[in-house]
Amino acid sequence: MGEAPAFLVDDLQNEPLNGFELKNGTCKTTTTVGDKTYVIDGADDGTLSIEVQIFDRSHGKWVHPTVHGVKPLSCKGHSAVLLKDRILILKKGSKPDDQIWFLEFDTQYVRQLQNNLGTEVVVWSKGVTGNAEKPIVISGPSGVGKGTLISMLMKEFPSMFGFSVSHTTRAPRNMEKDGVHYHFTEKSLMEKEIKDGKFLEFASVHGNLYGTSVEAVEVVADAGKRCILDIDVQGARSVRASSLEAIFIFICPPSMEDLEKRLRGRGTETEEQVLKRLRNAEAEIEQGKSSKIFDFILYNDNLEECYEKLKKLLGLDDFVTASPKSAPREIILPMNHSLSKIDDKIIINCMSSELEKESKNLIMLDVSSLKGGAPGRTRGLDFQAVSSFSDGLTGMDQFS
Ligand SMILES: Nc1ncnc2c1ncn2[C@@H]1O[C@H](COP(=O)(O)OP(=O)(O)OP(=O)(O)O)[C@@H](O)[C@H]1O
Ligand SMILES: Nc1nc2c(ncn2[C@@H]2O[C@H](COP(=O)(O)O)[C@@H](O)[C@H]2O)c(=O)[nH]1
Repeated sequence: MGEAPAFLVDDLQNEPLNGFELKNGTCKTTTTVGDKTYVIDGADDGTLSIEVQIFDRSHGKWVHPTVHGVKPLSCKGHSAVLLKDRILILKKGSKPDDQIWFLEFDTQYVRQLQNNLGTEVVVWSKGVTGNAEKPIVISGPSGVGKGTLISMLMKEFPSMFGFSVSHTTRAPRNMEKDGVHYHFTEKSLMEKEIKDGKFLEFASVHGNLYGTSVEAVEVVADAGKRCILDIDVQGARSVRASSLEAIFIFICPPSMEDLEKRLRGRGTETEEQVLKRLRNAEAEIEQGKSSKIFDFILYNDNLEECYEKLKKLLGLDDFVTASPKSAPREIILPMNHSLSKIDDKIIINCMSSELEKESKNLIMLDVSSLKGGAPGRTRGLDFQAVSSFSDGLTGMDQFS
């Protein structure tokens, strides 16, 4: 997005109305919060994604924010509504799973990034209807059996869980496949991608770089599955500090001797690596047990018993069949709509066509139960449709 033209700056100095598409055919909306006006440019003019600039009205200056999260693709137009700490973007003429986005500018996650980076930060997240189950973060020392437990879970409930495929700079083991067990990558490339904001978390573990990309979590959510992350304690701490709401489980070995036996028994590490992993394990176990990161600690002594406990805490112990949940009904927002906001309800006034202005449909978007999901997802949207406004309010349809 290039520098904005002078007429736009004049408009912005005069405190533009929130959420309105500017009348110069540029697909830009402006949303003002205090001294800052967020100019969101969705133009479908060759730029691939919706871009953001901030106009600082107190200094009369443009600010180019650091943008995290996957950006929404550009579209034929959009509407913007200011919520407390984020801007709701409704893309016009987009597919149902691509029409609701949030630009976070003052969430806890954004403030944390701003502190770390010392720059203005905004974060994109995609709006998801309903209350999808929280992702599961599983941590524990190397060799404790995290991967074994996760494999058991995914084998028994294939349609329910999806694995977050991490990036790593370590070399693949014999049976490991790129893109399945890990995305094997190079240090310089991964460092660049971390700088570009592609990672939800990353850490140096046992001498190599590991990280969870935003995309790795999104792919699982897009498939309608509950995401499982197998990450070390540092990674779990970063995810805990982000606004991705997850369940955190720490897997503990019965003893250091058992851990050593398992690690050696697996036969995948050199002697030097085994010793390094065992040294690191002591600190990890101490942190896992004492820190406030984890919601549950499970001892993996007998594998079957530990697996049953894991299923129990995930509410799967008396699960008969892993039937997929019914998918939310889809709503397509028409190109031609107007918006109003009453408390936590966004009223989308849809006009089916220019000729049928009188037969309006109302869609109500309830944002009262938005849950953290950044970067990547903001869950908890709830749609209600009123089928025919012209006929009076004829009953509500739930769409979440
Ligand atoms: N309860 C158990 N009792 C005995 N052996 C076990 C138990 N759980 C797992 N194992 C074995 O321990 C070895 C290590 O398990 P696994 O690879 O799942 O560990 P991990 O925690 O995923 O390790 P890493 O963090 O290095 O990926 C495997 O050979 C596995 O079969
Ligand atoms: N912080 C992160 N830690 C990760 C990630 N993926 C894996 N891991 C952890 O690394 C160690 C070693 O794994 P290994 O496959 O080399 O044995 C283990 O504790 C994993 O949990 C990640 O994306 N981020």
